[in-house]
Amino acid sequence: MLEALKQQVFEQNMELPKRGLVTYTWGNVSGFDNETGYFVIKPSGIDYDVLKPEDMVVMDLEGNKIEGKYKPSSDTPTHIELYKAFKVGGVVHTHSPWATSWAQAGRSIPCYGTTHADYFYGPVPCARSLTAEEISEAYEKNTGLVIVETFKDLNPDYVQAVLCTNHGTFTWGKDADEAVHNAVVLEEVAKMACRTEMIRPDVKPAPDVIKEKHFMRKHGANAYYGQI
Ligand SMILES: O=C(CO)[C@@H](O)[C@@H](O)COP(=O)(O)O
Repeated sequence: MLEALKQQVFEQNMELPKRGLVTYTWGNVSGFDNETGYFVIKPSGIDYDVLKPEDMVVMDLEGNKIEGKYKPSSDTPTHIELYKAFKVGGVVHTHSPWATSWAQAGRSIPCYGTTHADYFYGPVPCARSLTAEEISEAYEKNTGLVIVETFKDLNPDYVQAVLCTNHGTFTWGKDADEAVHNAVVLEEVAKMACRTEMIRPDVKPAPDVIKEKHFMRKHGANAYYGQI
């Protein structure tokens, strides 16, 4: 079942090593099907070199495996919490090196320019550390819950990315393609922000008017960027 979605999720998983966002098996992509309420996700620990569309695993939002010969990604409970809370169509997890460096430092990525503001309406937040109990029990589900907690005053449609302290990144979007696109952008923005602070340690975030103009010209009700 869901053969077209399996193909799409497979192709988007393959984008991660192609774009330099994962080393070995350090990441995964999933995509949601609105008709069935199921989602398709990469199997855990299967190398990208041997991954096939038919290896994708079909899951429901209760964490039951619907179809697939492999165990799903170990991050499946995190994907589930993001699907439930944000109602998105695709989720990506990576340990992409520049963004993960910010995550390991426990720092949100400030908006330093229009590249960032074109995609993310304000800083990309860094979620708080999980407590020892949250790590010991239901770690991956708690990772999702802490991301959701991070967005209690943020619109997940306006900032489709998060850093997890001591861990890595999650991005999302209307489908798996957009979630991967956001993961690629996040990595570039993280790299530029790091270099910006190296060149000028006392640099300030871009003015709010830049954030407003650049995000809304691509995403707002009056968006005009491209062939709209
Ligand atoms: O975050 C981690 C490891 O720190 C995992 O998400 C990553 O290795 C991918 O795991 P899966 O192979 O998808 O189970």
